[in-house]
Amino acid sequence: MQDKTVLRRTLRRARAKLSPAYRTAAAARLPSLARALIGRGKRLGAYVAAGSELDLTPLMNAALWRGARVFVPSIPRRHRRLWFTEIDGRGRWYREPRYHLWEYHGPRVRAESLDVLFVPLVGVDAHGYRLGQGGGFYDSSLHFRRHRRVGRKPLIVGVAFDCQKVDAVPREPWDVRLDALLTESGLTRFR
Ligand SMILES: Nc1nc2c(c(=O)[nH]1)N(C=O)[C@@H](CNc1ccc(C(=O)N[C@@H](CCC(=O)O)C(=O)O)cc1)CN2
Ligand SMILES: Nc1ncnc2c1ncn2[C@@H]1O[C@H](COP(=O)(O)OP(=O)(O)OP(=O)(O)O)[C@@H](O)[C@H]1O
Repeated sequence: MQDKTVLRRTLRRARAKLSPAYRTAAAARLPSLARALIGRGKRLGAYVAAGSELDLTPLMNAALWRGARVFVPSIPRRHRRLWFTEIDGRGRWYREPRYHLWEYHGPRVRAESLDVLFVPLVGVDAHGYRLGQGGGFYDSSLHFRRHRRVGRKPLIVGVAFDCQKVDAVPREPWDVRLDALLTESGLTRFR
């Protein structure tokens, strides 16, 4: 547990050191790198970046422009399974009181009904293990994917800067592996 706290701090610091110009350029590259995943009719789970996280706004814009449907997470009142709300212009934005993240109010679905889920992370290793912010929200929301079957939705795609890659992330019994990783240098599949 101590490991994880130290690793989170180190990686958050590295991420926070990236210049504004670097972050903007990185975010702008994501739509073309993820092009194959964001086509018309796709149901995409994204996130509203906070702090030094990689900004998904350009990716969400490109996806909406191409006719995909974009959903953002909202933290449940109880337990840890996230809801996902479609940004459809009929709802409204608000700040979630606990973590001050932006969320969208409207009809919501679970991760199971998405085609692709872009997941924020603090650290990631070469096997697709992910270190999150410690809330356990994504692991709980994706628990149904623990016993992976090929072709089972959604495709779980971690999103991070290259500087968030590490040799090994501490593994927990409840960890759900990523299917792919999207960084400013490309989209890679884990096997
Ligand atoms: N942009 C974004 N939205 C997201 C997430 C995320 O990581 N990024 N989440 C992903 O789950 C969920 C929110 N989860 C969160 C979990 C913890 C903290 C947090 O601030 N934690 C404390 C203590 C963490 C620790 O003990 O290390 C902190 O950072 O000070 C914030 C959000 C849903 N929405
Ligand atoms: N499937 C699950 N069922 C019950 N508890 C869970 C589950 N997944 C995670 N948790 C709980 O969540 C807590 C945080 O887990 P962990 O440190 O792995 O989070 P994380 O992966 O960093 O966060 P997140 O998934 O929100 O990005 C753990 O203490 C664990 O008890």
